[in-house]
Amino acid sequence: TSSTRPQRLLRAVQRKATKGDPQSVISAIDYFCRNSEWAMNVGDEKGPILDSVVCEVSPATALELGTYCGYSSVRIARLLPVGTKLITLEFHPDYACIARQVIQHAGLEDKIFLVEGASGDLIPKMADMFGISTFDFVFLDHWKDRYLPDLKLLEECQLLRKGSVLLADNVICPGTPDYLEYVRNSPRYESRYFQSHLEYTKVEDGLEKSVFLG
Ligand SMILES: O=C(NC/C=C/[C@H]1O[C@@H](Sc2ccncc2)[C@H](O)[C@@H]1O)c1cc([N+](=O)[O-])cc(O)c1O
Ligand SMILES: [Mg+2]
Repeated sequence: TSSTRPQRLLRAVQRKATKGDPQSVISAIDYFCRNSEWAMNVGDEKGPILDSVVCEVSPATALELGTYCGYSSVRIARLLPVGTKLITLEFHPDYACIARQVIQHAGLEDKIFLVEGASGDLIPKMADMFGISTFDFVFLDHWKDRYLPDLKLLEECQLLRKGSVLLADNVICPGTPDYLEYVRNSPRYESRYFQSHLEYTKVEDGLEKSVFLG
């Protein structure tokens, strides 16, 4: 029976990456995507930009929208200090299953809480589910037409505080025009574009970093 691309990506991690070594998991996925099959991971060019923002914010509580195979969950969680956590939301059960195994191979299962469901349903439950009040950092990488509605939901649920940092993938390709217009024109955000390329390609893409001003 045929396998799926996420299953083949997981197999590459299990074969090539060292258990408990997040960097080797990241490298194994990037190698697979460059040499075998493209996959929609933030990748090895935008990834270091994500890393630098995570290090700068050093979040006590972080949220990721769109886990997919867990590549960016591993990138983020490997940089989080002890006692902090990444909550990542994934809609597709098959992707969630793969991501859990990738996260486990990296040895980061104690720092990452993967919740299955739609961000629109789960965001209002975050405070109660995890006993948090606000997120210091949010990485948006799920359905592109959900970036703006979910940002507004985070505002309505008072899950952002003065200084919360949002980092959005794919603001050029595939593109999130309504989100970009909102964060760049709203007086409540200080926004900056990090130009890069679509993962594993020469196509332009980039990350938008937006600081909530309260
Ligand atoms: O479409 C893209 N990403 C959508 C990602 C979606 C991921 O998030 C959930 S949706 C969800 C999760 C949680 N809550 C609600 C929905 C999906 O099951 C998938 O795991 C994309 C596409 C390209 N590309 O080049 O075409 C490049 C990229 O970097 C991309 O991120
Ligand atoms: Mg993406």
